[in-house]
Amino acid sequence: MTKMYYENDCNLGLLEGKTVAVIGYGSQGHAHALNLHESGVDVIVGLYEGSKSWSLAEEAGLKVAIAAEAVAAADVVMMLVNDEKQAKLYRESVEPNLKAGNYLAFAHGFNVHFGQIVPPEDVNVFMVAPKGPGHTVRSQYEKGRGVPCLVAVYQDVTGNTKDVALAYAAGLGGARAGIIETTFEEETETDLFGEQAVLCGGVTELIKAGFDTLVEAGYQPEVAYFECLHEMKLIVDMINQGGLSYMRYSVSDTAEYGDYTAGKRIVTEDTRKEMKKILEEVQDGSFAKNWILENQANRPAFSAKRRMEQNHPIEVVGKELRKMMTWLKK
Ligand SMILES: NC(=O)C1=CN([C@@H]2O[C@H](COP(=O)(O)OP(=O)(O)OC[C@H]3O[C@@H](n4cnc5c(N)ncnc54)[C@H](OP(=O)(O)O)[C@@H]3O)[C@@H](O)[C@H]2O)C=CC1
Ligand SMILES: CC[C@](O)(C(C)=O)C(=O)O
Ligand SMILES: [Mg+2]
Ligand SMILES: [Mg+2]
Repeated sequence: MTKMYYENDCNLGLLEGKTVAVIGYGSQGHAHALNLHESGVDVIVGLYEGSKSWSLAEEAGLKVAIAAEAVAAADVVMMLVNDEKQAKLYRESVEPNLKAGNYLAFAHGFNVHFGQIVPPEDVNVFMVAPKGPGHTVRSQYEKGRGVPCLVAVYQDVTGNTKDVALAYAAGLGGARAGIIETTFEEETETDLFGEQAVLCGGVTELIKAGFDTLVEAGYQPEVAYFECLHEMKLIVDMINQGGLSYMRYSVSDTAEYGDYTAGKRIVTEDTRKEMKKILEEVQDGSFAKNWILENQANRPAFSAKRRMEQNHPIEVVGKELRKMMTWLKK
C-alpha cells in the first residue's frame, strides 16, 4: 500500500539555518517562494537581469538576485524555470555555483530523467512535485489548505535527502493534503501522460468537440459555451470533492443514465489504444526529443498552434461572457 506522509511526518526544522534559492518566479516559482517564506524558511529568488518577474518578487517582500548569485548563497536550489530552459541555465549558472552537500531540487523530473541535466555526484538531488497548478499551490496555502505533492530522491549524499524533501513539501503546504514518495521516472512519465491525454490535451479537445458539434448544429455559441466549458468546472469540482459517485449523486438521474450510455461511445476502445501509444511515446523519449528539438528550432509549430487555438470561436465567445462574471479573475 502506498505510504502517505502528512504534517506529523515532516520536520520543517530541517530547513532552519538553510537558504533556499527558488530559481524562477512564474507559476510554480512564486508559489514555492511565498509559501516557504511564510512557513519561516529563508528564501532567495534567482532570476536574470530584465526578467519581468523581478519586480513582482521584490514587491512581495522577497530577496532577489541573479540566478548564479542566488545558487552561490543557497543550501537548497529549486529549479523552477521552464523545463525547456533548464539545461542551459543549469550549465551556465547553477552547476558552477553548486557546493558539495547542497540539495538540487526539481518540481518535475523531465530534465534529469531524460538526461538533459546530469547533477554532480557530491550533490543531493530531490523532487517535490505539486499535483496542481502553481497558482492553486499558492491560493490553497493562503486558505490554510494544500495541494498534494509527490517527493522523490535521485541522489542522497548526506543521508537525509528524503527528510529535507518532506520538509520542503511541508513548507509548501503539501503535507496538509498528503505527500506520496515516487521516483523521477514515475513522476515524469505519469505527469507527461496525464497532462497530454487527460488534463490538458484530453479535456480541451473534449470541450471544443462538444462546443463545435452544438454550434455546427445551429445552437447559440453562448449556450454551447456555458454547457461545454463553463459547467465543466462545476462538475469537476464535485468529482474532486467526492469522487465520480458524488457527482453522479448530485446530477439528475437523467444525466447519470446518459453518462453511462454515452460515455463509452466518446472514449472508445480506439481512444484507449491511442492513450497507450501516447504513453509509449512518453516512455521511449520520443515526446521529450520532439519537444527539445521544437525549442531548438525556436518553437515554429508550438507558436502557430498557440495562435490558432487562441482564435478558436470558444475563446472569442468565452472572453465576452466572462466579462460579466467579475469574480472570475485570472
Ligand atoms: N506550471 C505548473 O503549475 C507546474 C509546473 N511544474 C514544473 O515547474 C517548473 C517551472 O514551470 P512553470 O512554473 O510553469 O514556469 P513558468 O513559465 O511559469 O515560469 C518560469 C520562470 O522562470 C523565469 N526564467 C526564465 N528564464 C530564466 C533564466 N534564464 N534565469 C532565471 N529565471 C528564468 C521566468 O522569468 P520571466 O517570466 O521574467 O522570463 C519565470 O519567472 C517546470 O519544471 C514545470 O514542469 C510542475 C508542476 C506544475
Ligand atoms: C497539468 C499540467 C502540469 O503537469 C501541472 C499543473 O501539474 C504542468 O506541467 O503544468
Ligand atoms: Mg503536473
Ligand atoms: Mg507537467
